[in-house]
Amino acid sequence: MSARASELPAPEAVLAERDDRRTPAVFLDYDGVLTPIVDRPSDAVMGPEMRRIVSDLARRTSVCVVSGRDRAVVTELMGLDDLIVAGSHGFDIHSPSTGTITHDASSGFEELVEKVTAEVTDGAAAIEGTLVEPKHASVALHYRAVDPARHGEVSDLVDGILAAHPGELRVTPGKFVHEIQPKIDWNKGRAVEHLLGVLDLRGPDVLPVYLGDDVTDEDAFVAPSIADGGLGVLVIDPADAAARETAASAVLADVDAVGRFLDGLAR
Ligand SMILES: O=P(O)(O)OC[C@H]1O[C@H](O[C@H]2O[C@H](CO)[C@@H](O)[C@H](O)[C@H]2O)[C@H](O)[C@@H](O)[C@@H]1O
Repeated sequence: MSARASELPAPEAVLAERDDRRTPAVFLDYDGVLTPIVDRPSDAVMGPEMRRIVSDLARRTSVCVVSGRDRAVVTELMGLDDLIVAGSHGFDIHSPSTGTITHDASSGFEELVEKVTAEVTDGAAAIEGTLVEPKHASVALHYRAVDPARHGEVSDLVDGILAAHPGELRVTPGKFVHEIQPKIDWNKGRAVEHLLGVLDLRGPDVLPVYLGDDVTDEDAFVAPSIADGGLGVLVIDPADAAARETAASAVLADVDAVGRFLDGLAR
């Protein structure tokens, strides 16, 4: 079910209203949730206070990070290496205690991603301000620093690459980024459902919670465990909330509000 973000309550209010005493299993998106959005992806380093909050929460309950970033990159930006991380939009899942967590879409796309990454890199070289971010299972073409008059060229490049690989790729829009991925039935929502099963977190005493800010996070908000009895939390600037339809059931305004919410969870 979809709602206007500006009409959604805070997650603390949702849990109080439900009188929900279940133990949360927490799934966290990274950019825009654990760190504010910044101009350069490499500058989005998690701050010490959020690091403390996430570490403390992980001592109290299950915490997994589900990011569009490459797994190694998000792990380094967090400065935490003891969390389960599903990188590359949930394709690449790793647990510090058990190693790689495989799933239906774990492999088979490497050659395609390598080829497409090279094509994106070649094409982007002609458009000033673009930034190509290669990942394990996708490639991100950032255009935040591109002159708006040239945004059409960026879209044309993406369309051309899609046309050169009929039926093989999909593109997900993000915040000044085109995420080009293999067209496989896998996403952040599938990753959340998979992790709940693998980690034995299904049951009447568990409250699955997902926090995210971007378009790709909507796949997690509609995942059955989050949408039906769980809690999906959209992080969005109140100034943008009236224009955003979402499947989340609660909202937080920014990274500081995320910190306060996580700090109060599972106590
Ligand atoms: O799923 P996430 O962990 O939220 O990652 C989504 C994408 O985040 C990054 O890009 C976005 O954040 C950057 C830093 O704030 C910003 O400069 C960029 O414009 C945003 O699109 C990351 O670089 C991507 O790989 C992620 O897919």
